Amino acid sequence: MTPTARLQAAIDLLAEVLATPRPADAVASAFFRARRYIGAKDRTDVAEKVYGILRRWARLHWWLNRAGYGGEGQPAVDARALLIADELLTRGRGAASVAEHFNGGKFAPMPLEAHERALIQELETHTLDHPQQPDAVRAEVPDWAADTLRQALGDRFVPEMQAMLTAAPMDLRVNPVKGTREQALAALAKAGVTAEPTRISALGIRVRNRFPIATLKAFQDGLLEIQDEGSQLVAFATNPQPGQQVVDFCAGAGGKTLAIAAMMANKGRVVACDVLDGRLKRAQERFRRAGLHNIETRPLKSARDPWVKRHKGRFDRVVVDAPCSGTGTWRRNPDARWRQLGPGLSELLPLQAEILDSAARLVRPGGRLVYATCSLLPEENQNQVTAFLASHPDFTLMPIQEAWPEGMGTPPSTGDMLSLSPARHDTDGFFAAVMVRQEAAPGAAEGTEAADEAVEDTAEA
Ligand SMILES: C[S@@+](CC[C@H](N)C(=O)[O-])C[C@H]1O[C@@H](n2cnc3c(N)ncnc32)[C@H](O)[C@@H]1O
Repeated sequence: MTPTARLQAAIDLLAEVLATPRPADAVASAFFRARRYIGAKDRTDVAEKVYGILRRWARLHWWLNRAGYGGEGQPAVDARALLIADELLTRGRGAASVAEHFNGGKFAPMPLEAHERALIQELETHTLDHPQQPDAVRAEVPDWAADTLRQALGDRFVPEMQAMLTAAPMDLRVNPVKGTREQALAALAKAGVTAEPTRISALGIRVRNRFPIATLKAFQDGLLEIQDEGSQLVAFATNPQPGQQVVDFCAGAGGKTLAIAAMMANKGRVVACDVLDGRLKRAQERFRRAGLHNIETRPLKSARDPWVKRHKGRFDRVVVDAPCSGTGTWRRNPDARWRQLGPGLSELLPLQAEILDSAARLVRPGGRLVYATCSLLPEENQNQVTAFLASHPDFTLMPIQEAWPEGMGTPPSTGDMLSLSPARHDTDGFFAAVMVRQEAAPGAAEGTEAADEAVEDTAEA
């Protein structure tokens, strides 16, 4: 592809991302699947242009607004305007070079309109960052999350948000049912993949060069899974034992279920639940590939599905990897901060509390409840745990160091709860807290159960 054709392909892809209410990575996969003629190098270049723009979104919009775009009666901030601004402000292209590509030729962008020519003149001598940009713009944080993140992170606000702007690494987890990390590293080296052990996870591998991992035999044979190091550590916090009964209440496509079932060495039972049956079906394929036979799937109608009531107090471990704002995954999904594709905080906070409250009933006395999110927001994390503990006196917080499995290294020191972030741990942002259900006195247990039944009967009515 010529540079001009790549530019047009990037405009097409970005326009499709802007017009489609789906995550950018799903739109990009479909885009390239429908254009198999675009070779690997061109695909990388086009995707990098578009992802770069998603990472520089607030600053590019700041410049475009200043140049008279996006207001009432003004030209819209569309894919062409964003590409033009990015070429000039970030990639240091001169006005003449940018204008040259917009020539209306075969596979080239249409010729520039008058307002686009004016935009090029206006931006020509500038670069992306400007001292007048507010810090939320400089740090690429949307208004809805800026205040709470600033408050929660204090001095770390800008460095954490800047770390969120870097591209996420590709992490793999070794499946101990199939082999060791040494064997996996050797298989990767043989295939020409540059990789090294992760810093914290004892089962993790960080890949340093771009590689289609799914084409590797070690992946197809189930020795390797793609999983961020932070997500691996959340699974470790569960510390499941072989032979135990475990529920992964929000299993989704099974990322943590796989790690948990493998830590149990295929012994015992893991029930993977979710309200989205399609996700569980996709997870089943992964379970098969990993050679795990100790997992069953259980679609739920809602958090208060009658299955929960029927299985009260039966499980050693219950994991609630709750639906959340996903603020911890912004470096992996840079568009997520700007395009609210799922429910907002006003819906998520009560849903998280409800899921936690309902799933807690499954925990046996002496068993553990693990609450996790991929969020950096205290409302979704520490505050949910504090509120839960206040209304469930039969549960107490177990310090993460105490909950950690032997032989799996030590958890990063972030207090009693696990709180991972890109700037401090070079993982995605993850949170996990472990709570233990006390071996309650019979009278107290009856009281709690009666209260549970009352809540449940009201919810089911
Ligand atoms: C953060 S994702 C889970 C990711 C998954 N554990 C992993 O490691 O790959 C949250 C999941 O919660 C599910 N969910 C949403 N509402 C739920 C509910 N009321 N009960 C159970 N699961 C729910 C969503 O469908 C979604 O798959």
